Amino acid sequence: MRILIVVATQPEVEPLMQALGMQKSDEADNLFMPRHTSVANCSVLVTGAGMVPTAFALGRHLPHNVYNLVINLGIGGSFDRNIQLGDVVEITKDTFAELGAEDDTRFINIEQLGLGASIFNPTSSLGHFTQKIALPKVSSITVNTVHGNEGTIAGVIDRVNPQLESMEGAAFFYACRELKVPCVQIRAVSNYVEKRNRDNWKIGLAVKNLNTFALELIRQL
Ligand SMILES: O=C(O)c1cccc(C(=O)CC[C@H]2O[C@@H](n3cnc4c(=O)[nH]cnc43)[C@H](O)[C@@H]2O)c1
Repeated sequence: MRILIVVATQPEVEPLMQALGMQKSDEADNLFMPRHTSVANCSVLVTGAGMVPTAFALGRHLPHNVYNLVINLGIGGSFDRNIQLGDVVEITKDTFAELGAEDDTRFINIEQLGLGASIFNPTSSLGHFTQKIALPKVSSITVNTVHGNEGTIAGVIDRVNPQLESMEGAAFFYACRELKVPCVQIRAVSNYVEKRNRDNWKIGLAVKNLNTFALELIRQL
């Protein structure tokens, strides 16, 4: 089974890359493969943070490579206080929350404008590949600007009511759908979406839990 892990930044999957003995591939600077192919049939594509780098990296890589499953791994912020910092979740719906137009104080989404779609789903699911490990299924939004203001946070909750946010998820789903590749998105919660306070972020915990889960998943597949 050929697996591609897609990640915004290398530190988010560094423990997994160490455990699988990954090294830079000859093919591209942002692609990593196990030094010994017997370890796992799994590559890592580091895209850079944000939706444009993610879509571009996937649009360049996927047409020339065949995978049975493409997994977006990353950390994210939670709007939902029932989700604990460090929890690992499966994203089953992701929305480009800023895609649209302002009409004074009213937001008109891209569907209402008749110019396209803002909501995307994974082309596969964890449950399709394994019954042995399951995660809570949550909805997310994808943003260019990480929320850190109480007014804009209240606004997006009122409009979209998301549980999580990231800077890549919906672009990942979009690219995989367009290129007809089975995909899932797994995130670990590093912070709550609130008035910005980096001291409250638990990036280390989120990265540890994300990588523990990902290694177990790769062993199951
Ligand atoms: O500073 C570090 O040590 C460090 C280690 C690993 C990753 C980072 C990042 O900055 C990752 C950026 C990545 O995180 C996602 N993210 C995390 N929280 C949020 C949020 O509240 N809203 C939106 N995105 C979030 C995002 O997908 C970034 O690409 C730092």
